[in-house]
Amino acid sequence: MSAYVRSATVRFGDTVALDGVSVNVPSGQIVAVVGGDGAGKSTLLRTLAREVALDAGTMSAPDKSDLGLLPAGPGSWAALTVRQNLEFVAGIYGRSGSDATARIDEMIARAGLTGAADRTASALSGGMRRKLAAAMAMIHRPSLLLLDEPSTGVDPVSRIDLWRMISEAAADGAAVLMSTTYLDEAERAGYLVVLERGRILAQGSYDDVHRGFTGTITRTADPVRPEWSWRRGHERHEYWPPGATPTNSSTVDPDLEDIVIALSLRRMLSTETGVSEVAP
Ligand SMILES: Nc1ncnc2c1ncn2[C@@H]1O[C@H](COP(=O)(O)OP(=O)(O)OP(=O)(O)O)[C@@H](O)[C@H]1O
Repeated sequence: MSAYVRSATVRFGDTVALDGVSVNVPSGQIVAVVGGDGAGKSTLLRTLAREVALDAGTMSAPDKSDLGLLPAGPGSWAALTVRQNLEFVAGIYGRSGSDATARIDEMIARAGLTGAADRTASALSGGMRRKLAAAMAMIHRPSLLLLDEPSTGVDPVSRIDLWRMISEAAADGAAVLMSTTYLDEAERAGYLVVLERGRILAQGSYDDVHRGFTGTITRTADPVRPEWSWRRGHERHEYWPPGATPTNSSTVDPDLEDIVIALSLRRMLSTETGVSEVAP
């Protein structure tokens, strides 16, 4: 079963956390939502999890018994062992007996936690704990999986385990919506949603987002317009709007990080402070 929000708006007092957002999450697909702090990523996930109500727009999602949520917090009980955490969640979903035990063993193995099954969650590393939380969200094979920054604080090796778990859930038919701040990782998702202060700046496959990006990015030690530049490694990248002729150094093929930063700057500087996008 797929899930969607259409023209979704969510307000918290004066803050518009989602502002007319439309996103489809088809079954079998991994949709990655990216964006900076406060972009609205958690609110989008929590809306589909029915934890946050829409102020306007519509949504469709399976009911709570058929969705799995990995929240932004720890996502497991510190005093319970890995196995007890999984048994507890399986019990909440009415799973027991040998099928449940087999599923728990399977998820412990998929999470690379076989050797840690009897350790309390409090004794796990941050990355192991995140994998446990992901396994807990998936234990009942939900048709919608909502993962809020599953890989934050997870080392590169454990991130491979996590991605395998997420890919397997999608291959089993789950619709997966995950948020991430790791843009290199987001490029691996089949579909991307770039959020910035509650609005969608771009969405589509990585190729769509890349192709749809208009403007030029240059690599420079000395940006002509510093407010339109950002640090990348030892150098700076600078954004030039469509039609502008960059007056400094070489053009780069933008990656997702460049595109997200350029789109965010474009929105922030041109729509909110009135700074002209037009190059000198
Ligand atoms: N319960 C709440 N009460 C008041 N404001 C909230 C609440 N939840 C979110 N917000 C505000 O809504 C906006 C979007 O927050 P959200 O947590 O969805 O962003 P995010 O992209 O997940 O950011 P982060 O990565 O920092 O968690 C922010 O300005 C945030 O302060």
